[in-house]
Amino acid sequence: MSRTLRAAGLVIFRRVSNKVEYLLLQTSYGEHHWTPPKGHVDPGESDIQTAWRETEEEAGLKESDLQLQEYSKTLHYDVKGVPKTVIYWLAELVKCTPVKLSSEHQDYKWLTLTDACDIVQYKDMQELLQDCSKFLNAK
Ligand SMILES: Nc1ncnc2c1ncn2[C@@H]1O[C@H](COP(=O)(O)OP(=O)(O)OP(=O)(O)OP(=O)(O)OC[C@H]2O[C@@H](n3cnc4c(N)ncnc43)[C@H](O)[C@@H]2O)[C@@H](O)[C@H]1O
Repeated sequence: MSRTLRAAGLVIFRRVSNKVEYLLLQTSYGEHHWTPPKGHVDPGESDIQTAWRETEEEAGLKESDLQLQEYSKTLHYDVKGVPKTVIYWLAELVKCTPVKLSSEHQDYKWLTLTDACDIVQYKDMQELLQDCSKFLNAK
C-alpha cells in the first residue's frame, strides 16, 4: 500500500510600518531548515485544525491572534522516498502576541519577502512566499 505524509500549516505575516514580514521557524533537528509553522495531520483532524494546532504548539500563536486570508496552496515533495503533501493557508498576525517556540525549533525570524526567500532553501517554498506576496499586493 502506498503511503503519503500529510501536513498542514500557516504562512503567517505581519505588517510593520507598511512592510510585510513573514514568520519562519528553524528546526532544532535535522538540517535546521526554515519553514512556516506546520506539522502532521493527526487522525480525525481536518487540515485547517492541524494548521491552527501546530501554529499554537510551535509558535504560541492562537487562532484569535490571527486573521485567515482567502489564500491557500499545497506543496508536494518527497521525504526519504515517501511523498509528502503540505497545505498552507495565509494568515495575518493582528495582535502583538510574541512568538513562543517549542523544543522542535531553535530560532525564528520575521523577514521581508526577499530575506525570507533567501533563508528557505526550497524553490517551492520560495514560490509559495512569492505567491502570498502577489495575493497581498492584489488585495
Ligand atoms: N531529522 C530529524 N531528527 C530528529 N527528529 C526529527 C527529524 N525529522 C523530524 N523529526 C521529528 O519529527 C517531528 C516533526 O513533526 P511535525 O512537526 O508534526 O511535522 P513536520 O513539521 O511536517 O516535520 P518535519 O520537520 O520532519 O517536516 P519537513 O517537511 O519540514 O521536513 C522533512 C524533510 O523534508 C525537507 N523539506 C522541507 N521542506 C521541503 C520542500 N519544500 N521541498 C523539499 N524538501 C523539503 C526537509 O529538509 C527535511 O529533510 C518533530 O517533533 C521532530 O522531533
